[in-house]
Amino acid sequence: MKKIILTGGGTAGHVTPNLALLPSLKERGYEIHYIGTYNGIERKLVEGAGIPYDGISSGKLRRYFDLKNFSDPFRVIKGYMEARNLMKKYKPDVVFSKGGFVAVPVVLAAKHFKIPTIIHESDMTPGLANKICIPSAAKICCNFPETLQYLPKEKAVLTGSPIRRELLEGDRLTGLQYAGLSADKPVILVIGGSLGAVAVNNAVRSLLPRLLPHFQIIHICGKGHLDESLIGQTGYVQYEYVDAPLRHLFACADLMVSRAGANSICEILALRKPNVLIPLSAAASRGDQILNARSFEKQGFSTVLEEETVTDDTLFDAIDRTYRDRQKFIDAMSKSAHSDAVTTIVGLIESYAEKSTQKS
Ligand SMILES: CC(=O)N[C@H]1[C@@H](OP(=O)(O)OP(=O)(O)OC[C@H]2O[C@@H](n3ccc(=O)[nH]c3=O)[C@H](O)[C@@H]2O)O[C@H](CO)[C@@H](O)[C@@H]1O
Repeated sequence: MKKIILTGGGTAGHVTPNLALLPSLKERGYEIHYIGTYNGIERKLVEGAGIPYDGISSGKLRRYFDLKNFSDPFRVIKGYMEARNLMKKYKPDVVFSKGGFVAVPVVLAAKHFKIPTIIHESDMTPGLANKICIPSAAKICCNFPETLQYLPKEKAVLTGSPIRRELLEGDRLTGLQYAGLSADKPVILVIGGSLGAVAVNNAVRSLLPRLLPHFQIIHICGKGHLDESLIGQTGYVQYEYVDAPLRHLFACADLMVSRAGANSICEILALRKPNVLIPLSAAASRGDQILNARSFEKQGFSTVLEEETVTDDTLFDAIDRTYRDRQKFIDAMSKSAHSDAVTTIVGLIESYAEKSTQKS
C-alpha cells in the first residue's frame, strides 16, 4: 500500500488544501497520515476529517525581535527529532507539505531519509517556511503564474490551489435554514480569513444600520471575535469558524466581503461569487494579499478596498456598486479557466510514490 504524510498548519489556509486532496488520495488507496502541531487549528480540522494525526513541537521563525526567538529554536529542533521518529515509524513513500512553520521540521526530516517531498505555495511570493523547504523539495507547486519566477525552474509546477470538492456542492436553502435567514433579501457572506480580521469585523459591524435594510449578513468573524451585543439582531448572524456547513453558506451568498487570502479568493472565483476584497495590509504582512487582490481586480473578478481606505462610506459604496454590477463580475469569473489542481497535484504525488514503491 502506498503511504503519504501530509503536513501544514498554523492557519486554515495551510490545511484546507490538504483536506481537498483527501478524497482523491483515498480513491487511489493511499494510507494517509498527517503531522501538525500539538494544538494548532490543523489538529481539529484533520481529526474531523478522520485522518490519523501526530502532533510535533513547533516554533515560529521570525524575521523580527521577540523574546521567543530564544526558546523557539529549541522547539523547532525538538519538532525535527519528533518528525524523524515519525518518518521511521511510518516510512512514507512521499510527503506533501502545504507550508506553515510546522512543515519545516517535517520536510527536513523527510529529506534526511531521502523521502521525496512535494511542497505547495499558495501566495504570489514564497513565505519564509517554504523558502527554507525549497532546497529539500523534489517539486514545488504554485498557485499563481507570477510565482514561477521565484522558484527553481526544474522544480516548479503551476498547479493552482486544491479546492475542497464539497464546497462546490452547497445548497442555498440549507444555507439559509442553517443561518436562520429568509429567502426574500440578498445575503452577504463576510469572511475575514480563517482567523478572522478585526478591521473587517469592525467595518462591517459599524455599517450594519445601513446594510440591514437591504441585505442579510452572515459574518464569519474568527475565534474569540463574536460580538455578544449583536446576538439576536434580525438579519445578522455571526460564527467564529464554520467547517462542513460552509458550503451551504457559500451557496446562499449573493455577495462576499472577504480578506484576500490565496485559498479564500480561489474558492470565491471557483464559486463565481461577486466580491469586495479587503486585503491584509502591507504593514501587517509581506503584502501578498494586496498582490492577490490587485490581480483579481485587474481580471475583473473583484472590487478591492485597501484596509487604510475603509470607512463606512467607502465600504457601503463598494458593496452597493458590486451588488448592482454583480452580473458583470459573474461573467468575468465565468470566463476564467478552472484549473483542476487536485488532479495535477495527485498526479505528481503518484509519480513519486510509484518510483518509491519500485525501489523497495
Ligand atoms: C493572516 C494571514 O497570515 N493570512 C494568510 C493565511 O490566510 P488564511 O489562513 O486566512 O488563508 P486563506 O484565506 O488562504 O484560506 C482560508 C481557508 O479557510 C477556510 N475557512 C475559513 C473560515 C471558515 O469559517 N471556514 C473555513 O473553512 C476557507 O474556506 C479557506 O479554505 O494563509 C493564506 C495562504 O497562505 C495567505 O494568503 C494569507 O495571507
